[in-house]
Amino acid sequence: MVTSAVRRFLPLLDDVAQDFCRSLRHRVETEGVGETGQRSMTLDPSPDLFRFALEASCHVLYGERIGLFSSSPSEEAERFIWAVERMLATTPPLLYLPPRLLLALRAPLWTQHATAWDHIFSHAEARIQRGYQRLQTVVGGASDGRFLGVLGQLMEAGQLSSELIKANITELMAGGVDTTAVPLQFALFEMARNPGVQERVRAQVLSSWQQASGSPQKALQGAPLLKGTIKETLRLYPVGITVQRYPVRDIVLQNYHVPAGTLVQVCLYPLGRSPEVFERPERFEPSRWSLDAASGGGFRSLAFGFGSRQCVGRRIAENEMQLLLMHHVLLDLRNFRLTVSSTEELNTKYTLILQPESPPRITFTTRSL
Ligand code: HEM
Repeated sequence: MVTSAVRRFLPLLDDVAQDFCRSLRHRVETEGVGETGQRSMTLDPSPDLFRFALEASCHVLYGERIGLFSSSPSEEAERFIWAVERMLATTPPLLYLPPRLLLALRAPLWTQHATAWDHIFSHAEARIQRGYQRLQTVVGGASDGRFLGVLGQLMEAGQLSSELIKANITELMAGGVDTTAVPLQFALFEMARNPGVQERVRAQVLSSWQQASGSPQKALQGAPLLKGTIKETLRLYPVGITVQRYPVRDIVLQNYHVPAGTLVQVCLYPLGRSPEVFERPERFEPSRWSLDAASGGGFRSLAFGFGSRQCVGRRIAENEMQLLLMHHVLLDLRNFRLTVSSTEELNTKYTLILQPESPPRITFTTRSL
């Protein structure tokens, strides 16, 4: 995804990140314990992060907010969140069972999965119809430079049929929710158990923000430790634990002859934790990536894959996660300090994506600067 595209969708992500932080701060201030100005609340942030990722994806893809942070989201928004949750929860077991058998048995798992997808597709369909109407209402049928979301952009370009647009948008929607929500859990946990890192990142973000004249893009550019935090999180907790390829011709890899068509997997989890590749791999150290960039870096960061098949949502995901951390943890006059009661390693499990065995509970404390 090119820089001009990032510039266009960044404000949409920024809106959602700011709203999310406002709503969490309000919750900590009203439901938390402690004195005014230093209220704190301990919670499992995973359901909130899931809603954040869904709201952010919808805003970038459809150019519309769906209102998931409201205290009373619309019935449509609730049904949509149910459908996305069900679709994600029913996918892993279905990967190991033959679809024809499930279909013949009318297995409840299959029915739920299909119902969830039907709902997600009709949600996309409704947005596409609205998108066409919106495009017709703007001058001459063109958006006049305004960004109407990825959907609006695809419709405006007029190169794909509406069926293909629906399929692509829905694929992006499905691929972009828990893939960002879960690393955010890990990132908050690592920041919380590494207060020194948290302070260093915070100091850099504050100074970058002061020079950015309110531009989120400039603020991110001036705070490489934020990007380092995301890279470091994905080094230790890669969402997909392998990247796979089938070579189209015979190749030799480290003296092994690999015939064309053989499944070759790069195992990201052991790669990220190997002392042969990363110095002191057990340490959560975002600054290691600044040094890495200076030395060329090579293929050490492969969480989004590589080449022409690398993750198409990479720039959305990276910016979405950085903006959340920037607003959530680091900015605002009364920002949050994050802590955890135990600094023990998190156990993880792999079900389609790598996630914590049980989500970490994090203490959010508001503080004055
Ligand atoms: C931290 C977040 C994410 C990670 C770590 C991640 C990781 C990956 C990886 C490893 C691949 C395979 C790449 C390869 O084989 O070289 C992939 C593909 C893909 N991702 Fe992501 N992803 C993330 C977020 C997203 C988001 C936000 C979206 C949508 C907006 C998305 C949509 C896709 C799609 C559609 C593909 C298939 C691309 C293709 O086959 O050409 N991903 N992702």
